[in-house]
Amino acid sequence: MAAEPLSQQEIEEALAELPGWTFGDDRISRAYACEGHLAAAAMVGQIARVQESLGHHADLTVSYDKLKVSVNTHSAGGKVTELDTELAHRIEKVASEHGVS
Ligand SMILES: C[C@H](O)[C@H](O)[C@H]1CNC2=NC(N)=NC(=O)C2=N1
Repeated sequence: MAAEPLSQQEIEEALAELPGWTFGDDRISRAYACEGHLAAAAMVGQIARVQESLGHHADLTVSYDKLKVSVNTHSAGGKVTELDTELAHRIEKVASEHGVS
């Protein structure tokens, strides 16, 4: 079944469970401060594995020791869906495994 866009209220409820994540421009996003560039790159590798297993992919931007993650669902017209909030939870797990908050 195709993912449906979440309502504004559903997005707010989902973000209440995702501290640090924000909604804007039809995407949910978060920035992580890593220990250094290699730590940020290592986190990208782990997130990439999670994304491949889910078949859903965030935009990942590394700027030295910062990693920005931003996602929406292309197949839902570029809106936020449950696929995005599920991926955000999985990325949070990776971050906590890497000691990044
Ligand atoms: C076939 C494949 O699963 C789809 O193209 C996936 C790939 N990754 C994706 N990632 C995101 N963010 N949105 C999508 O709609 C999407 N579609």
